[in-house]
Amino acid sequence: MIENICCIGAGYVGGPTMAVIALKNPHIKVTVVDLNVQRIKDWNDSDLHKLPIYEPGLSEVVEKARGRNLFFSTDVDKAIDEAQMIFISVNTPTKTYGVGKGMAADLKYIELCARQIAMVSQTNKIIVEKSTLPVRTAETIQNILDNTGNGVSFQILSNPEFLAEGTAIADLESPDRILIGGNETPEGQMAIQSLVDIYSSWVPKDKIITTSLWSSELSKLTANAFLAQRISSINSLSELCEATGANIVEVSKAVGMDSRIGSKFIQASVGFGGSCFQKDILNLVYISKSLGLEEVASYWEQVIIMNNHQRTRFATNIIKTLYNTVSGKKIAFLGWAFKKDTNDTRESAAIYVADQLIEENANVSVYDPRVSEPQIRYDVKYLNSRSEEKNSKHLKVEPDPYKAFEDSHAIAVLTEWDEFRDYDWERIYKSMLKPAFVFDGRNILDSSKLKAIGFKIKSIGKV
Ligand SMILES: NC(=O)c1ccc[n+]([C@@H]2O[C@H](COP(=O)([O-])OP(=O)(O)OC[C@H]3O[C@@H](n4cnc5c(N)ncnc54)[C@H](O)[C@@H]3O)[C@@H](O)[C@H]2O)c1
Ligand SMILES: O=c1ccn([C@@H]2O[C@H](COP(=O)(O)OP(=O)(O)O[C@H]3O[C@H](CO)[C@@H](O)[C@H](O)[C@H]3O)[C@@H](O)[C@H]2O)c(=O)[nH]1
Repeated sequence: MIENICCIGAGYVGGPTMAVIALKNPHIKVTVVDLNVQRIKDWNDSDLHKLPIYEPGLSEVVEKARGRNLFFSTDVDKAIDEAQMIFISVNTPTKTYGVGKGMAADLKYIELCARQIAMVSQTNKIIVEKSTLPVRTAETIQNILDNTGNGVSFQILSNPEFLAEGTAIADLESPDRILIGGNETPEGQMAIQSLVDIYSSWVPKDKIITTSLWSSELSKLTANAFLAQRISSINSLSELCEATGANIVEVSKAVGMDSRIGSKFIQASVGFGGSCFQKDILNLVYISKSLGLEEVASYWEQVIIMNNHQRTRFATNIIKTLYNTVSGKKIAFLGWAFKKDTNDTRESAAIYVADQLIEENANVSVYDPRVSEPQIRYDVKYLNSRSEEKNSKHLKVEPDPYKAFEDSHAIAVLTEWDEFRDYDWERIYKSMLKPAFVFDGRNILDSSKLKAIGFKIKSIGKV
């Protein structure tokens, strides 16, 4: 029976996932470790507002379990040594160098974990892939463990995480399914069973499915590819709606009512963001190309091409509508996070839209309820499109949204935060230059109400 778990990586997945596992299994000691000293300090902060991740419901879970059977630490070796089961939950970003640059997943952090586990371990352990990985990565991990270890035996499991940010705790508490892949050997099956037991503390048995390692690894990439494909599909049609006078909201509703299609994940937008979709699809494309499956690769690549087009199209539409120049014009951004209810900005459409507008000398003024100013500045700097001096001249971050609107030519909604709907739009209209334009990249505002006030509003997929 498992009594001691360690998780390497205290990020958006490791933190919330282990908090819920600890909450539901009070008899198991769960230690989450990370190399990032500040991150661990924030996880241990007695002020729960300072947790490194904003997720609804997360602080309540941490409050209940932390110090009882949930611990955050930078002592990676000790946690590995003591654990019977080790989750690897480190980042697997797109490679930015060398072979596979811009496409393949960078597995250097995974390999470092495997080597550290091999070096430290003195007892048999179960290693759980929690990170999203290319299919057959378990083989690589097994190789490293078997060839550099101390003669102890390791069982590798794949247990991909399906939580979405903003709803992480709800997703973890009632998941659609728990997927566990493992070896078909008796030892592999025993390892699978020990992980099934942990989830069974709160997840109904029929929602826990077990497969081979390779099916499990590939299912995670497939799920993300399908989800992102739905968004690119609807976004491609949003452009057709704008050209024909059809309305994408009506089209989504009409097609979504077909139970074979379903209504979720067909909301047109300025484009999907987040740390997963783009990275995982590029990875799928790369794997397919590497295996010589050109048609498969280009089929999935189109999902990314369409998403890039949707972001560019949104920015271009702002420029065209503002009489073909935004130079020196103030454009207020509502939202910077890649979706509501998270402080995560990775791959957020807002970054790319801002970059395109700054290139045209616009003055972008950003308000987001959860994203900090240093993060917003870092995101634009990271694209490396121009000098820092120019970026800082053209990018402002406002803690008060009404300050961002003052004397602006246009407002662009980039994130669907609920509070935006309830703003005093009469007051906003008065404070803006006229004509006052609104570009609703999330279709969340009441366009007839705004039109009645006097705004010129442009939504996605609607004329
Ligand atoms: N973010 C999500 O919503 C989500 C959901 C499902 C799956 N995933 C996958 O989970 C994995 C982690 O994603 P994330 O968003 O939590 O990433 P993250 O960047 O938030 O967290 C990863 C953490 O791992 C730490 N780390 C890296 N190497 C380490 C090492 N050798 N030792 C100790 N700590 C180390 C980093 O310091 C970082 O804090 C990725 O593979 C991702 O694709 C993410
Ligand atoms: O109809 C929709 C639904 C989503 N989005 C956008 O798509 C992006 C991704 O949203 P979402 O999938 O809700 O958040 P993530 O946290 O990126 O979660 C995805 O990526 C995770 C990491 O792999 C997976 O675990 C989740 O199952 C998967 O939903 C965001 O920019 C959303 O605004 C749309 O534009 N239209």
